[in-house]
Amino acid sequence: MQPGKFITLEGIDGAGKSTHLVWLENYLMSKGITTVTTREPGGTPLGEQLRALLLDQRQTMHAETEVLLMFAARREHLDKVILPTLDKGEWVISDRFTDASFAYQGGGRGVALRKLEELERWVQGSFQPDLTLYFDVSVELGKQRVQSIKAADRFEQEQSAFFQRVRKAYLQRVRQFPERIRLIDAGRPLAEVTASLEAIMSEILSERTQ
Ligand SMILES: Nc1ncnc2c1ncn2[C@@H]1O[C@H](COP(=O)(O)OP(=O)(O)OP(=O)(O)O)[C@@H](O)[C@H]1O
Ligand SMILES: Cc1cn([C@H]2C[C@H](O)[C@@H](COP(=O)(O)O)O2)c(=O)[nH]c1=O
Repeated sequence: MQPGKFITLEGIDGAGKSTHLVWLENYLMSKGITTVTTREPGGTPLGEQLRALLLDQRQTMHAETEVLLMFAARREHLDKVILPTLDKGEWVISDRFTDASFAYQGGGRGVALRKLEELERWVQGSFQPDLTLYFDVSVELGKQRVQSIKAADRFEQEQSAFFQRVRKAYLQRVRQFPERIRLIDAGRPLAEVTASLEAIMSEILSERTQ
């Protein structure tokens, strides 16, 4: 049995992750690969309850409470969904994972890097995604896209300066982990972004068959 792969999609709100998650699921299915799609925070019954608290506009919380809830949801997600699925040889595609905690809580809220690294080690050990697709858009474009589809949640209502810091932290992660994280310029028309994603996936699949 070939081992399953863990692919994560990252980017600021409105970058196009959810749109491409659906595309990716269909693409992998067309190649005969069984996938489970999921998201963070969330992906389990408890994780979805934590998500509702974390995204609720009326909820106030300390930045470190926010981090702890993100990692609590992640612990559950790993235990109930991610690791069992990979063990069966299936692939997992997740709309966000730990890079989001480094970008939003680290970059956006200013939580200390060493605290995030400690939680990462505690919750994941050395486990990391096999591939992370980072969809890069300007803060202005991300905001425009989100505003056109739904009311803002607790994160989406943040000011542009917050998202500038989040984007900067994501770009820092791209530089820090070039083997794992692939940057896609998601400010282009949809068909062009999808074509870039298809090129990356075709490369990954050809490595797998070699
Ligand atoms: N390249 C693109 N060009 C134009 N519109 C796009 C593009 N990518 C996504 N969109 C549109 O932008 C909106 C937001 O996209 P999507 O929901 O996929 O973003 P997201 O990254 O998942 O956002 P969030 O993190 O807030 O859930 C959708 O209406 C989607 O159709
Ligand atoms: C995993 C994770 C997520 N977030 C934030 C990022 C987004 O604003 C929301 C999730 O909403 P989406 O529409 O599903 O993208 O949660 C975060 O701040 N930290 C995290 O670790």
